[in-house]
Amino acid sequence: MLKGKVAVVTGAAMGIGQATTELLLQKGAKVALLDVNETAGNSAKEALDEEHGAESTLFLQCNVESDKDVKDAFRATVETFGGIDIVCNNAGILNEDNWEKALSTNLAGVIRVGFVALEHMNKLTGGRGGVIVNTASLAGLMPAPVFPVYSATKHGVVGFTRSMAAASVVLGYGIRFNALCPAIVQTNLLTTMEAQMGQFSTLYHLVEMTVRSGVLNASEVAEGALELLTDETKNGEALILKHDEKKYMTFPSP
Ligand SMILES: NC(=O)C1=CN([C@@H]2O[C@H](COP(=O)(O)OP(=O)(O)OC[C@H]3O[C@@H](n4cnc5c(N)ncnc54)[C@H](O)[C@@H]3O)[C@@H](O)[C@H]2O)C=CC1
Ligand SMILES: CCCCCC(=O)/C=C/[C@H]1[C@H](O)CC(=O)[C@@H]1CCCCCCC(=O)O
Repeated sequence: MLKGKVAVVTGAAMGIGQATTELLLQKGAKVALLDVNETAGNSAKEALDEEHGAESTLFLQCNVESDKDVKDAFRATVETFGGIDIVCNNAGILNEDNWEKALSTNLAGVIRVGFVALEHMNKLTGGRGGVIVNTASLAGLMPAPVFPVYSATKHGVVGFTRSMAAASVVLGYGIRFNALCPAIVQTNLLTTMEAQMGQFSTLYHLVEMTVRSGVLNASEVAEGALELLTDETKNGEALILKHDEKKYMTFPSP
């Protein structure tokens, strides 16, 4: 289904990014794994090499907070694989104490990666076009008293995604932009959630209540990403994933 396509996945060393990378490889794409964690990134690549061959992937250490890292990683991907068709703009953290870092990673990072991706993919400037899926969260569509800063960053990701989708149509970039909005997923982010909630950790029992009703696994989220990547009718959409439900957000018009 994705034979001949080249994908970039940020935050690819663990969790949702790792599961998405695996699924893209299964579907025939070549994948550049970008992650700030070099040890985890190298192990993720090694594990994939056995099944998919070393030449199907590239691990590039990249902090999405750094312009230089992101530009270098995209350039290296194009040099290795010849172009870029798919970007999973997925790296993100929870950190209510160091809220400026959360903003810098989750929102500025997604915008930075989106703009560098545009330089390479924009049909108007010689790119092949393609599709970008930004990982937001259900907390980007509803209030989350348990982590207000995280929720603000994810609302920003949804707004940026929808606006870029509209810009792409008006300006003719040939790129679709969609947002993935999962509820709680069983990953490292969940394991470390209470510690990262800072002053809101007194509300952790609300997270526990939500978790008791069921959580997603990373592979289910990867399947959602694949839908947004491959369904060419989807642009400017926010796909909500819960452990027991999948639906597209209907946004009110102003
Ligand atoms: N786990 C959950 O409940 C949910 C997670 N999400 C979002 O999904 C995305 C992935 O999260 P998970 O897989 O759960 O987390 P995770 O913690 O398992 O994996 C995140 C990956 O991103 C990398 N990363 C962190 N900061 C980075 C940076 N500055 N530059 C490059 N890489 C960086 C980490 O090294 C790690 O490999 C995040 O954007 C998160 O906000 C959305 C909804 C639910
Ligand atoms: C299974 C998801 C149900 C979502 C609806 C709901 O009951 C929301 C509850 C919030 C409660 O205040 C405590 C929470 O944790 C809920 C917000 C969950 C937002 C999902 C964010 C997941 C993430 O990005 O890590």
